Amino acid sequence: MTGPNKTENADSGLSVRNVTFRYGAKVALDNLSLDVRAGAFTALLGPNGAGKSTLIALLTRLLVTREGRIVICGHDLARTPRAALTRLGVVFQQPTLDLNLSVRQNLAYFAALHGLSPAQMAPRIDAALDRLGMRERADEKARDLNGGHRRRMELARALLHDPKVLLLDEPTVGLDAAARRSITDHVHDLALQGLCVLWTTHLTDEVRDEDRLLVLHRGRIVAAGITGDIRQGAPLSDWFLKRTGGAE
Ligand SMILES: Nc1ncnc2c1ncn2[C@@H]1O[C@H](COP(=O)(O)OP(=O)(O)OP(=O)(O)O)[C@@H](O)[C@H]1O
Repeated sequence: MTGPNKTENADSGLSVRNVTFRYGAKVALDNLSLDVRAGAFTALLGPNGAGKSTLIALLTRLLVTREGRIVICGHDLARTPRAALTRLGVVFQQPTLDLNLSVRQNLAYFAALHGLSPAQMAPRIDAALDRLGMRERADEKARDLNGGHRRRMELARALLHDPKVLLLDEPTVGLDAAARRSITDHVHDLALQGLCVLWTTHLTDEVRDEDRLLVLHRGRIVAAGITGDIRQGAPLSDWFLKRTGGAE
């Protein structure tokens, strides 16, 4: 699925080619190539320090590099950043909500940033809240929501502008088991509905056998394919520990 030379998903997914990124002398991503398809849940699994957040930062242009190429839905991120970035929805590792605003106000603020008028945003906000089972919480302040509902709200917000590619950087950090399960299920459903999903994690229990799996270790992809095929009958956690040593 993720052979570095395949370009079949160029217009609907995400393609990374030969990307290298350094923090000073430290190489965080080393000639990285990968593809993420539409209609699939792709897990980017890597231990702490593997380079997951660095990749998300490059995909969202928080960081830039001259080495390599990133294409989002057929748009080159370096040459046509605006066209590329409007197709992205992002849930960052650190929560970015205004806790003093209601759920609906948080979403409206973000919709306005995307240029939606009040008339356009109202139905989209309702649809996004419905999709995440959050409609009845719309007028509560973000501060009063538990961690799981705050994350759901961030997910609803990331979907407001109808992105084609959804990036989630370790989105379950700090959540209890039930909330983790719920958000993982929701995002799998979104992939089934046609979205291109890239989910980064270091937790093997968030990855399902039918998911596409990219294993990142020390800035390189060390395995890529369907999870069930990769683990070959062994528990994924055992396979992963053996392959990566469980640490950087
Ligand atoms: N600002 C920085 N300056 C120097 N080195 C950095 C910086 N940020 C990250 N690194 C290093 O780059 C490598 C990749 O880090 P990155 O945060 O992308 O990994 P990660 O897979 O997201 O890890 P985690 O799961 O801990 O968030 C690590 O070796 C890290 O120590």
